Amino acid sequence: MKRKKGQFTSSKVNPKGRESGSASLNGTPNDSQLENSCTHCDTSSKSKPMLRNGSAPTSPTTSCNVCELTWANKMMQTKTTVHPEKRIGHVPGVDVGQQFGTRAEIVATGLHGNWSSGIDCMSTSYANMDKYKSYTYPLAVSMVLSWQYEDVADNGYDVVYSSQGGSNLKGSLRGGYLALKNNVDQHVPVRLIRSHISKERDSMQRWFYTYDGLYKVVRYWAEKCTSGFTVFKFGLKRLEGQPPLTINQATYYEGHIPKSIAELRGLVCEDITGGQEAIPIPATNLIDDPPAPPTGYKYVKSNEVAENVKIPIRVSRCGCEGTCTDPSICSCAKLNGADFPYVRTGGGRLVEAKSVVYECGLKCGCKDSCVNRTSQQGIKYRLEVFRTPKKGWAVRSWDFIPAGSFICEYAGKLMRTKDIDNTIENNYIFDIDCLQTMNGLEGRERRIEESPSPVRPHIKTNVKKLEPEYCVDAGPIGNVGRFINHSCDPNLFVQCVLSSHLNIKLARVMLFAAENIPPLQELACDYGYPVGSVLDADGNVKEMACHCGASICRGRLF
Ligand SMILES: C[S@@+](CC[C@H](N)C(=O)[O-])C[C@H]1O[C@@H](n2cnc3c(N)ncnc32)[C@H](O)[C@@H]1O
Repeated sequence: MKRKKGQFTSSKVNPKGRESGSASLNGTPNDSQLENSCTHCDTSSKSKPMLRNGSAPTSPTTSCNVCELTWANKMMQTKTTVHPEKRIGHVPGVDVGQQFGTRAEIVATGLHGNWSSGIDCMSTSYANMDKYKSYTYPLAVSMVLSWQYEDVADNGYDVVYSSQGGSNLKGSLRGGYLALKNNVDQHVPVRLIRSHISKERDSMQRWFYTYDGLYKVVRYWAEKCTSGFTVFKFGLKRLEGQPPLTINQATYYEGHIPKSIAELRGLVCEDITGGQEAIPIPATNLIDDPPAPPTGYKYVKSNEVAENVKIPIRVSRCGCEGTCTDPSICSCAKLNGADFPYVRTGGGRLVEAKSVVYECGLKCGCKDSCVNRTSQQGIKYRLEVFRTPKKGWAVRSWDFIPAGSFICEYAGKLMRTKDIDNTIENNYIFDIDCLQTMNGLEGRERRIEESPSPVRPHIKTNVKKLEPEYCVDAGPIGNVGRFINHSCDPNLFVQCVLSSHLNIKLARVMLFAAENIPPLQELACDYGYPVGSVLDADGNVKEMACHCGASICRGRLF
């Protein structure tokens, strides 16, 4: 079945993994039977329990006999826990529960008790136990929802789950499907785990799972599916009172997110900024022996201006107070085409890449916290500079970064391009190139072939027609931006920003997130070199192999 835009890509758990549909004996009941029962179970004969939210229960004492206690017992009995190093699903913003890497891990942690089946059940043996005898078994405790079957529909809150095939069902429900029917009849909800496929930059596909809360199994029916078989279908509805679903934000990361600099492996510098940035930026090196920190430059937070470069002063100002809110009044919004370039969400996010972003300037009436000063407010994510085997230093974030977020400026020495010392190789020169961005494809798109490179070594390119007048040289002095590498499938984009003056030739070079970026993923932008554009001193085309690792890597940086 085709999925609607905005939903997850379909997932393909090994079909064998869902074949049996049989109930399993998982978890032994806890002796401390609860007198209270569950609103989730919706049975009036039972007294009122506490309504849990969608996150993993921590104590069985607040849980329902059937829909919570069993699961909580399993959690307590399990001997294996997911080591943080191995925990690889992540849903930012709202904690929707445990996040897992493999089916084995969701079984190991007890969230789902059956390795081979997508439906985990309490079997008929529970009927012999006093505290569970009022139920008809099997009863489904949890189910893993994937997209291997046709005729499955899922809009997040309402799910239609289909039994597989049909020939083996012989008109009656068995195993997990019988359990789901019993859930319907007895108003017992089931835990829903969704499997997702990761969109990895290295083109490897990996699975991860999110626990998405309790769903009521509202009905079941038999239906002829598109392959001609009759299948049983189950309609599920997410119970109210749980945290909002965030599956559309589920992202994948691998590795352990450090809680503090002290626990970093290979730490070679606690803060490369020397206290200049509001958030320290540590450097780690697990590659070199002996490990060494980045050297050969001085950290500067913002541009130092060469003596022969005169920065104009902007006389125009907006008359807003506090924060600019009304684009019909704010003159800075008007410069941006009658609207603000940023939305307030998440501390300011760029709505779309633009030729130039006009922020409020020194003389504007608004405060420093105005949303139209987003890039002036500095780095807000916990960045780390780390050593790579083939690309030298690189940058990553410990935090999830939403698309459109400001990452950092590309800061160094603001100088005239003609003053670059051609006798020294310099891999840190960034041409200030608003004109190119304007003539090109609105920044977010890959730069057009014939354009000059935005970052280039200190070697002349064979493209001269748009030679920018000014550049930022982050070689001898620079900020964290100088460590950001090139990727042929970048997660950052370059945005020229003007605030204290309006000369586009001297715009500041800012880096923004082009997409939602999971923690620990290397931050990289497209340097935009047309292949063959870099020449050596003798005029021969110079080549540099690209090690970005993207599936669409062009193979060469230039
Ligand atoms: C602005 S610096 C980036 C930081 C640099 N890796 C460092 O160690 O300081 C640009 C240089 O990094 C290296 N580099 C960046 N991206 C690369 C890539 N995808 N593949 C290979 N080398 C890369 C190249 O040496 C390039 O000239």
